[in-house]
Amino acid sequence: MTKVGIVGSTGRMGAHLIKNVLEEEGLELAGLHVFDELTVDVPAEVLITNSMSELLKVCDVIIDFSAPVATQELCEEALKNPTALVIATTGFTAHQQNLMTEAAKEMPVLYSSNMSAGIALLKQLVEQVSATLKDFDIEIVEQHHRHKVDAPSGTALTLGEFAAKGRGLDLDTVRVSGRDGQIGARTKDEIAVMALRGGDIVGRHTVGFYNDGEFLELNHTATSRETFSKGAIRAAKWLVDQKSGLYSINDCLGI
Ligand SMILES: NC(=O)C1=CN([C@@H]2O[C@H](COP(=O)(O)OP(=O)(O)OC[C@H]3O[C@@H](n4cnc5c(N)ncnc54)[C@H](OP(=O)(O)O)[C@@H]3O)[C@@H](O)[C@H]2O)C=CC1
Ligand SMILES: O=C(O)C1=N[C@H](C(=O)O)C[C@H](O)C1
Repeated sequence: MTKVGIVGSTGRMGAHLIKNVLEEEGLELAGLHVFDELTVDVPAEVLITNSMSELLKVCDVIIDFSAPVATQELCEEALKNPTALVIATTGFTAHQQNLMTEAAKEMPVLYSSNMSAGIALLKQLVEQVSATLKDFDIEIVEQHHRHKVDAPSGTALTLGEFAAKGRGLDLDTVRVSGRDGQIGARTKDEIAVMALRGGDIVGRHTVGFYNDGEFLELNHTATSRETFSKGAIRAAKWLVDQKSGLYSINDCLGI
């Protein structure tokens, strides 16, 4: 049995993960990191703790859907007690991202801003289309529920990175995050990444390629959070058998 710990267990994703881990064959729910208070029932033997180090002691793999500061603490503590980490949180600073890279030198770490199989494939398609339709303008729009705190979504930024990569560009230098007022005409290389928020939208990403006379839009819509929790569980089962390194969901899916 693989012992699983969850960071962010009281969140929207945490609720699905607890249920899905308890249902999954070959996995044992060993511990939950709880920042405040747990409101769902779990078996008595599950460790419930606000200490990352205590959680790490009882787990073979940790799945993290939380907040950047919590993931930072997780990586810092995991460097003292290396454990496989599946990281799904988004909205990291450069420092927090570097910390994840450092952790991956000591343990297997799988980081993906989106745990769905559809987005794993879409990243590759976006890079291919970007490289092939070189004259087309690229624009990215994401839509999420009203509670999401980071923008644009981690997935939209990842898709932007793949789009930029297809053209040999760096997203940080070509990204536009808003347009308002007399801003002038669109420049050739810019890639806008725009965020819309409302209602209960689980996650919707559209990468558009626009030219004179035609346009192509690639869209992915997640209709259930179980897509992400089950994707993360598949990743955890795969990751426990890997050596130290930084992996993505594409490595786990073999695509
Ligand atoms: N990669 C993917 O496929 C996906 C990634 N995500 C990402 O996962 C993250 C969580 O999403 P979601 O569940 O909707 O968010 P929620 O806000 O519902 O949950 C966040 C969780 O993190 C906990 N938390 C917040 N701050 C801290 C802290 N300082 N220390 C410890 N725990 C903390 C919260 O605890 P408390 O309740 O006590 O505040 C809560 O359990 C987001 O970054 C989101 O973008 C979401 C879906 C898919
Ligand atoms: O916060 C969410 O809900 C989601 N976050 C991820 C992101 O920021 O890309 C993935 C998914 O779209 C849902």
